[in-house]
Parts: sequence; structure tokens; C-alpha cells
Amino acid sequence: MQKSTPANLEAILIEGIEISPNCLGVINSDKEVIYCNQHFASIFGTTVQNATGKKSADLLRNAWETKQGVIINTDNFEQWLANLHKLHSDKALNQYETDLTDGRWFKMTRINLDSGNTIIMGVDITELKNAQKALEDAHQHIENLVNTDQLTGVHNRRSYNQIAKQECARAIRFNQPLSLLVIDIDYFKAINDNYGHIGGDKILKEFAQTCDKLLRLSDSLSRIGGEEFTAILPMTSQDEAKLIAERIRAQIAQHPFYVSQTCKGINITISIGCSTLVEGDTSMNELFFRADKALYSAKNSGRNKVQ
Ligand SMILES: Nc1nc2c(ncn2[C@@H]2O[C@H](COP(=O)(O)OP(=O)(O)OP(=O)(O)O)[C@@H](O)[C@H]2O)c(=O)[nH]1
Repeated sequence: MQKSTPANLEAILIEGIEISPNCLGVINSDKEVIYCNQHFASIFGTTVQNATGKKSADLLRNAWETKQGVIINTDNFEQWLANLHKLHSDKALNQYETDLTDGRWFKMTRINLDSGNTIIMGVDITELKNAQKALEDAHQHIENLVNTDQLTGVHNRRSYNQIAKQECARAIRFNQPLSLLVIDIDYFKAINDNYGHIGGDKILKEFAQTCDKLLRLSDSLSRIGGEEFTAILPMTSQDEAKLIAERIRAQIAQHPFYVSQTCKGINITISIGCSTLVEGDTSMNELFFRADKALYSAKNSGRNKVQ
């Protein structure tokens, strides 16, 4: 036998809604809040008493002005509101996520009823969002670790391979210039012999950081071997690459490197092989091959040179 609806169902529902951690509100066809619980009112940064009977647009405007409740990132509130109305009136059911100035997140469901009333419900998804953010941060951290050379802090060989692939594909596709420098510290074995492996490491680190600062943000410096580095220079012609390489060579030659606080500045030099994308190249391997050959030639012609 079918049970009849209890006469006090409305009271039961309202009692449940009031103590629920979720939010619920009803808006009539005049866009006024006719019922809401405290969590719903808090979306506007206000109380149930204050929200009830008010137009939802005025409540949102107040939230935006006082920076309480829902975060509204706009300089032009009226334009933002017009866009929101359009978005919400297009469909009978809308779902979206919203965050509040107190750090909470709600997954909102908005149902436009045929009667002209709208029911808005929100589930608190703050914990889920925080877990998602922690996971994204951890992922970013791991990504940085696997792509960074631990000693110098610049890109490692793995990262070089990825960037090389991307930049080369982009340059070929859009017919843009692309250059590569292969940089090697001269007589690094002697540096290790004179200052020890730890001293050598300090020089490698300072060299990489100094060199990185001499490049543009769009360039990427990688350590691909012991004392061998590459610099990928997007949107850079052969002549520009030569100028950049020469500037790095000259700056490094006059930069004093310190392996301890008491020692005097050590001078090092570098040799650089330069190459630029030419018609027929299909990958960075071809540029690397030519730049590495040029580096070999720079070493053979006395070092401290750009070829
Ligand atoms: N301190 C330190 N030394 C390294 C590292 N990786 C490689 N090396 C050293 O770098 C030196 C490279 O020596 P070589 O390849 O003979 O070249 P070089 O002495 O720089 O001579 P040229 O390149 O011909 O000018 C070796 O002594 C390696 O042990 C590192 O991570 N730290």
C-alpha cells in the first residue's frame, strides 16, 4: 500500500535544509530570494534575514562591493551580471563551481522551473578542491624535479629534449627563425684538479645562473652533460645568435667565479658552437650536430671562441 505524504513534509524538509552543510535557495520570477538557508546567504556574505526578499542581483552587487562571499573578479560588475543572466537563462539546468572569499568552494546546480521560480542548490566541495590543489602542486613539483638539473637549477637533458622538439616543430610550422648554442667550459678538468670537485660544482652552478640571466625569458638554458650546456633561442636568426653567443662568451670571460669566501676570483672561459635552422632541417638533432661541430672547431682554434 502506498504511504501518503506526511502533512508536515514541508517542515521536515526545511529542518533538514537548515542544518545541511549544503546551500539551498529559491528565487522567484522577480529575481527575489524567497527562501534560503544560512549557507546560501553566506554566498552573498550576508544572513538569511538580510537575503530574504532581496533581489539576487543586489545581493551579488553587495558581495562584489564588500568583497564578502562569492569571489567576483571583474572591474565592470554590470557587464559581468548581464553575462551571468544570459548564461543562466539559456538553459533549464546549469551547473558550475563557485569559490568564496572564506576559502570554501560549492558545486552549484541551478534549476529554472516552468513556474518562473529558480531553485539553486550547492554542495560544499572545499575538501575536494583542496585535495585537487595539493595534487596539482605535487604534480608541478615532480614535473620541476624531473626537468631540472639538480646542481645548477637550469633545465636538464630530458627537458632540453622536450623543449627542442616543441620549439623546432613550431619554428618549422610557422617558418620562424630558431638558433641553438652548444656551450662548453674550457679546461674544466684543470678547474676540478685545482679546486676539487666541490669547487668545480660551485663554478658550474654559478656559470649556469650567470649565463641564464644573460638570456631572454623565452630562451632556455639546459645542462646536457658534465660541463656542456645548450641554449635554445626561439625567434633568433643566425646573426642575432652570434651576437648573443659573443655577449655570453665575453661576459663569462670577465666574470670572477668564487669557490670559497676567502679565495680570489677565478677566471674561466667558454667555447660556443652556434647553428640556425635551415631549409630541410626536420629536428633539433640537425642543429645540434652542426653546433657541436662548430664547438669542436672553436675548441681546436684555441678555445674562448664562438664559431
Ligand atoms: N665538478 C664537476 N666536474 C664535472 C662534472 N661533470 C663532469 N665534470 C668534469 O668535467 C671535466 C671535463 O673534462 P674534459 O672533457 O676533458 O674537458 P675539459 O677539461 O673541459 O677540456 P676542453 O673541453 O677540451 O676545453 C672532467 O674532468 C669531468 O670529471 C660535475 O658534475 N661536477
